[in-house]
Amino acid sequence: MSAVGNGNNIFWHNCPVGKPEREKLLDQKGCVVWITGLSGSGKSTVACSLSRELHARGKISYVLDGDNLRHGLNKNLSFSAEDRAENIRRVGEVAKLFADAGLICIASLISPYRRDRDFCRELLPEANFIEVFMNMPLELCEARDAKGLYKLAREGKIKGFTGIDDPYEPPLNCEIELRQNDGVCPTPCAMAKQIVAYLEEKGFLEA
Ligand SMILES: Nc1ncnc2c1ncn2[C@@H]1O[C@H](COP(=O)(O)OS(=O)(=O)O)[C@@H](OP(=O)(O)O)[C@H]1O
Ligand SMILES: Nc1ncnc2c1ncn2[C@@H]1O[C@H](COP(=O)(O)OP(=O)(O)O)[C@@H](O)[C@H]1O
Repeated sequence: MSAVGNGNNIFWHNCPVGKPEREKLLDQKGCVVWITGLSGSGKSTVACSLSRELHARGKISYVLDGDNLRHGLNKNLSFSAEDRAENIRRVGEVAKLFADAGLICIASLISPYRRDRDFCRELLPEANFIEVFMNMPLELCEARDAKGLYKLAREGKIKGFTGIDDPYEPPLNCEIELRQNDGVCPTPCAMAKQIVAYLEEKGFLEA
């Protein structure tokens, strides 16, 4: 046992079955695929498509979706900058646990602040945090408006809506950028396959 933390008598207990042992059983490497982008950019759709692609290849993943987590773990959080930071911090910590369990954890959250995403990156060993930027124009996201939230935001009925009257800071050095080609958005399946190709190339789909 070793003492950690800030001197509050907290100790770390090591277990003999660790990440490498679990990864060997699963024949994959645990990591976090962090999908960031505007509301309506297609994060949840790509996350689910990626999970399906991996499942078809016999690889275990788990999706942590921002909207879904706000029904439970994060139900006490608002959309203020402070609460968004706490939202991302919690999900980053949970994602780290899933990756430690040997799973490919797919986190899909707006995560609008660079600093918050970088915090999550720092939680993981280098290269195990794969940031995917859904680089879709606001006009496209707003035209989709699957939940009618952009309309409410434009009418001033929702305050602090990302992209309208709240900031979104695009990544500066993401691992994967998904964007339109000649004004056409690739299919969710094509984008998922692009992420799978990256994971394969980096060796995450084998022990
Ligand atoms: N003010 C405001 N700004 C942005 N989004 C809002 C807001 N109010 C509600 N929603 C809905 O909440 C979903 C985003 O939750 P996240 O946890 O991903 O947001 S964040 O990362 O904490 O910024 C987001 O879901 P997605 O559309 O899937 O991104 C919206 O449905
Ligand atoms: N690649 C795509 N091409 C066309 N429509 C898409 C694509 N990805 C998502 N959509 C549609 O856009 C809307 C928003 O997608 P969603 O995955 O919910 O975005 P987010 O999770 O970023 O809010 C949904 O109606 C979805 O069906």
